[in-house]
Amino acid sequence: MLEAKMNKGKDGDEAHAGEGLGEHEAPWDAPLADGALDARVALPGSKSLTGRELILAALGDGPGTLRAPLHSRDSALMVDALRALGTGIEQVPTDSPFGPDLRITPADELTGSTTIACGLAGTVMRFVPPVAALALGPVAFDGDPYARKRPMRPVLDALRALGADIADEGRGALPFTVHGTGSLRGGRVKLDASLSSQFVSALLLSGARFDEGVHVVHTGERLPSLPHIEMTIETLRARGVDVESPAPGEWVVKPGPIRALDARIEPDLSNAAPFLAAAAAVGGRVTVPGWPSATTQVGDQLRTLLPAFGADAVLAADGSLTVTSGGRLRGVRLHVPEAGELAPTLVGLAALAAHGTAGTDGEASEITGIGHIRHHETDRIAALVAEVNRLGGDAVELDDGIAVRPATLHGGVWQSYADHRMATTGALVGLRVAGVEVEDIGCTSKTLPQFPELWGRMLGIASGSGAPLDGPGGAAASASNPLLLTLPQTPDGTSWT
Ligand SMILES: O=C(O)C1=C[C@@H](OP(=O)(O)O)[C@@H](O)[C@H](O)C1
Ligand SMILES: C=C(OP(=O)(O)O)C(=O)O
Repeated sequence: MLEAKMNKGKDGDEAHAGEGLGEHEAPWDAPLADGALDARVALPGSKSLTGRELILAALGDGPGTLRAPLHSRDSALMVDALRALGTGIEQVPTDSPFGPDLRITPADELTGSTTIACGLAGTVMRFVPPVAALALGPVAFDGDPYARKRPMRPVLDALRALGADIADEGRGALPFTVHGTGSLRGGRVKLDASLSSQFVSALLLSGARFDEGVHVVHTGERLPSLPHIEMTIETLRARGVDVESPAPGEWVVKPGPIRALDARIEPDLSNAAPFLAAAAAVGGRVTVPGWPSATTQVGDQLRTLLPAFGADAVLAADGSLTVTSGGRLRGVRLHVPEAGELAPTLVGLAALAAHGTAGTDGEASEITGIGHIRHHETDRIAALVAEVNRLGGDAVELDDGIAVRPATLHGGVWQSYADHRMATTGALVGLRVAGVEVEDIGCTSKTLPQFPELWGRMLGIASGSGAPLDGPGGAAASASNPLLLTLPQTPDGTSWT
């Protein structure tokens, strides 16, 4: 099972491009937009919320339900991981086009003596080891070839300092084995989270189940993706956990029960990014329904980030976010340490702004504060620069960001590096540049298996029933839309959950 879910690519930086799940498939022809957009695109649940609620439900004090969870490769890996540790997770059928709800029954005692496949999911490789420390017996973790390059040392060392026994042969990365003893002392621990906020979230999520709780002190100079830590705190508080931040970069979780809950998952606002950006790039309007009025999701910042490029964003009283634009993109100077997850989309828009849109000259952009995205699914700074330049662009790597100077783009094969957000950025660029082909569009299954279908329907060109995108409830809520009712297969042919 562990083997079956691994990507089969080679393990090397250069070889990383093209090693995704669909490495042997022909590249996907990115559709060119042939006019202003007018689309309504409903999206499935948030990856980050689904992952957190699964962990907290597994550690909860009774059975609970996740409504409208994400079903994707990352969420399936999280479900498999928690099941391997003894958690009961059952599907509850609904009429949602995005898949069933989940009923979670915590294990009486978490059990080890198992293996966990992390795929390329940061949330699985960081959030599950503290849970494994609470299980009885060894738990071996591994992942895709590139996952072995993603940093783990701060969270492994912190767990050791809190009492865990972890064997990683000094790698500070996958593969490693957590020798769980059924409990963890916990207490105060220093940790440098400048490479990923997930190190902090990992300890906070399980911290209430440690004997002494957990007190995390961040020691690095910068702390990226703060909204994701706020999300962790909010999901803990919703389950009655006592969590405080007594000072910036410091968090205390008191030991105690994690309350079982019926949790409803918000749509994934970061996955909304390429769709809303499409309206900015092409012109016209794209609406995403179900936008929460208050949220910790960083995707909510699209409401201010897309206007920087010249688009308008309006959140209506009915909870739908509409982005409209005349199709002219302005160059931007954005410093977005909180929003690294949105950076690929922003760089895609910057590349189109530099290409020149709506008959105007190209404009330069600089997007900074995102050095940590070198440690995401791939080195996103290097990958974005390489792919923009492959199409004739003029992008350069900065220490903590990317500058894009005016240059006319042309078609070519956009490499995805097994990175869902690289793939969706290639699709975005392809809306305005003829002849862009995206290698391994299938890697979008990491968080949005329906991406190609939803993208096609946004443009009014997908096969299927032809249900109107702006019909009641949006495309994804249309019962006559068979595309969206069928989740693609996982790499090993099992169901996503
Ligand atoms: O906690 C989470 O769910 C996430 C935190 C962020 O990670 P980094 O802090 O590594 O950027 C984000 O980019 C990632 O997509 C999801
Ligand atoms: C960085 C990301 O994912 P992960 O959870 O694997 O870190 C992402 O989805 O942009």
